[in-house]
Amino acid sequence: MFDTRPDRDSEVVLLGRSNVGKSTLMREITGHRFDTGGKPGVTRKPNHYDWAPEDFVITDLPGFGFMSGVPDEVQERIKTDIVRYLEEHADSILAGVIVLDGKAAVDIIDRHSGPDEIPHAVEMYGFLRELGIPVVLAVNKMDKVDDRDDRLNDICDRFGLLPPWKQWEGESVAPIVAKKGNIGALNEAVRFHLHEAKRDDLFKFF
Ligand SMILES: Nc1nc2c(ncn2[C@@H]2O[C@H](COP(=O)(O)OP(=O)(O)OP(=O)(O)O)[C@@H](O)[C@H]2O)c(=O)[nH]1
Repeated sequence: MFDTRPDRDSEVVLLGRSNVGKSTLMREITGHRFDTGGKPGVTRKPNHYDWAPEDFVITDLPGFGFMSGVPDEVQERIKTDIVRYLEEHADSILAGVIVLDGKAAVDIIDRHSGPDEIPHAVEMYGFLRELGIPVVLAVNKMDKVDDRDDRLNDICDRFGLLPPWKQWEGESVAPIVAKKGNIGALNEAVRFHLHEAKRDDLFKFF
């Protein structure tokens, strides 16, 4: 599995639960058409695409969390595969983009937070950070959100990023409307991490 991975070192991985608009975002980034609005959890394997005009490879990882009609053990296997993929390629992954539904994310996270439960998105966030992979929260469907600042502050809070969200703009938090092609904030955040990585490479020589 995953043997189609290109040998490039500016890979950005895209993660998110079903129905957050990952396929819509992929279409915006790559210009390809993807299955959108169909059955949740359509993407089962990592797929690699060019992020034009940037020189990135964007890897679409399978949706985690709720997948309608997919047995638990298959969902667990998919999650294990994602974790393995990230561990194996951590050194060459420039950034992990976790796509969230701006309207639903806080409720979903709160519903799944408890003494024995950690929400998938928060778990993935922590895991990426543990591996040293910078994370961008791409907060999608912002067209459906009225209380923009409050909502983005709450999202920051749930991921352990100190509000106000504005201080994470252009780096860790990118409000977007994938459906309308409004993804400038995400481009900016990913480019920020590219510059950081290049700077780190440079300093290795001193
Ligand atoms: N309002 C709004 N809806 C959006 C936006 N982006 C995507 N959607 C809608 O959200 C639904 C799910 O979008 P998809 O792109 O299929 O979501 P996905 O995350 O790929 O879902 P899976 O295929 O289940 O993994 C579709 O009805 C989209 O039209 C957005 O920015 N705003």
